Amino acid sequence: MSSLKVALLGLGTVGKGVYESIIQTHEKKLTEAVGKKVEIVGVLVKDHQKERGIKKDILVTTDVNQILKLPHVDIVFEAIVGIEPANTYIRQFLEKGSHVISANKQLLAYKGKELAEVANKYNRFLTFEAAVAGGIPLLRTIIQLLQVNGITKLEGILNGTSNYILSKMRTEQSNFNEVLKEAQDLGYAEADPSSDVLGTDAFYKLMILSNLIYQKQPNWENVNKVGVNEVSQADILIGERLGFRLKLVATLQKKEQDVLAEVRPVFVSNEHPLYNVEGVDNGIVLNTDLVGTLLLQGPGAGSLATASAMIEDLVYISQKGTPNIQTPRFSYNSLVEGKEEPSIWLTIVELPTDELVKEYKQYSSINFANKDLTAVHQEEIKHNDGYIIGEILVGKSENVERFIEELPQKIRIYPISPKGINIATKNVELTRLQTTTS
Ligand SMILES: NC(=O)C1=CN([C@@H]2O[C@H](COP(=O)(O)OP(=O)(O)OC[C@H]3O[C@@H](n4cnc5c(N)ncnc54)[C@H](OP(=O)(O)O)[C@@H]3O)[C@@H](O)[C@H]2O)C=CC1
Ligand SMILES: N[C@@H](CC=O)C(=O)O
Repeated sequence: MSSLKVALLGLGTVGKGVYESIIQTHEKKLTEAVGKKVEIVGVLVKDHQKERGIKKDILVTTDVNQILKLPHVDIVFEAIVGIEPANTYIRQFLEKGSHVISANKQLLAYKGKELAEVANKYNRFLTFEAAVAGGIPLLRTIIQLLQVNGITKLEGILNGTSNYILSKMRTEQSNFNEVLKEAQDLGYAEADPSSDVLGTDAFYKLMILSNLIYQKQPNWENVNKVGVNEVSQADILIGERLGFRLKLVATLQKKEQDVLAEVRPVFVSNEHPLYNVEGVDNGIVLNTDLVGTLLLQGPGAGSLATASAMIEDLVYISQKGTPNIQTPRFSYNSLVEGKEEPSIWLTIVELPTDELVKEYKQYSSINFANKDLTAVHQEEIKHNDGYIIGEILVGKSENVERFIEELPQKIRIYPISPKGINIATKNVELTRLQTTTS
């Protein structure tokens, strides 16, 4: 029986998961699905000294030319880090006639369109299900199963590490840096974890989705990108009191000819589909004009979850044979705008003394009125020898920004997702305001 020959570029968290799935855990099923044995013929790494525990007959090298020189490689898995040399390698393998499966979101956010053109030119597949939302079958759902549905808005938790951190800070009152270290040990975080906690990783994924859904990206400089690095235990505590959970939410929406995108921590209530997306899970809410609202949820990072997406790409490519590059995604051209939603905010300030609490309250209530903001609800907690005050405000974002600038205290501000805002007891007033502003 002939075999399907594959090479792995990178044998870290992701590459190892792919290796083990092919060689060990899913060998039999994969052979059945593909119709022949999948044979790993080469592995590219950076450091030749590391002990890999790889089968002796597989070429392991630090020189990509050794793999390029192999007589035939059907499919290449790219799971290295950063734009270069991955970009060059992918081009070389596509030109040589290999299909490519990549998990590299940074590269795909920057160069995805160009690389897709190279793949089209050589009539090869370039697939990257693993690059967005780890193991969740999201991209092919959008490409294949939502062809006629116009996507009016996408809201997603797209970074497993941040979600893991926020979940643990809430459920176990864990310290930010300790949970980040855990996420690194579990293989969730990037080689440079600042990309996870500053929102950059979620941003790259959002830009890939923008290319896919709207066939263009917004100007990167216009995208507001805030990570979870400044979130404090106090924010999570106030949110919980009010029935909200803090999530790093990436949003994508079309407005006239523009694509609006944002990544930032947002409070969601228990009626929001992302409320129960916890731990390393990602969740993507797709609002569409035909099926309605969909939630896709599952593991967003880690060795096996990511390997799963790459292995399923392999099966897809091998079953499909050649790409049908002439078929566009139909709904590219049938974009529908989502409706504008009211701006509701939660401001949080930490104050050490009774005196400062009093001062803040006087100052802020005058300022709310001046800045055309309505304070709907105030929550005050005595905590760790001080006070935390949370205010739910309704008003335009520029007014909120002006308000914060003028306050003497350091204040943190988060949007509250208007979806499902009418949480039980305290927010009768808020519901009324929501109805009048929308
Ligand atoms: N971890 C995850 O959950 C997910 C990661 N990704 C993406 O997958 C890719 C890989 O991530 P991950 O496995 O976590 O990263 P790791 O750091 O664990 O592994 C990277 C691998 O790539 C190799 N490598 C790095 N640079 C080069 C180079 N210049 N030439 C040859 N080999 C190189 C390393 O070699 P050596 O072993 O010698 O150091 C290592 O084997 C990244 O793009 C990441 O963003 C995507 C989805 C999920
Ligand atoms: N570091 C990423 C890995 C998957 O893309 C994450 O935490 O989501």
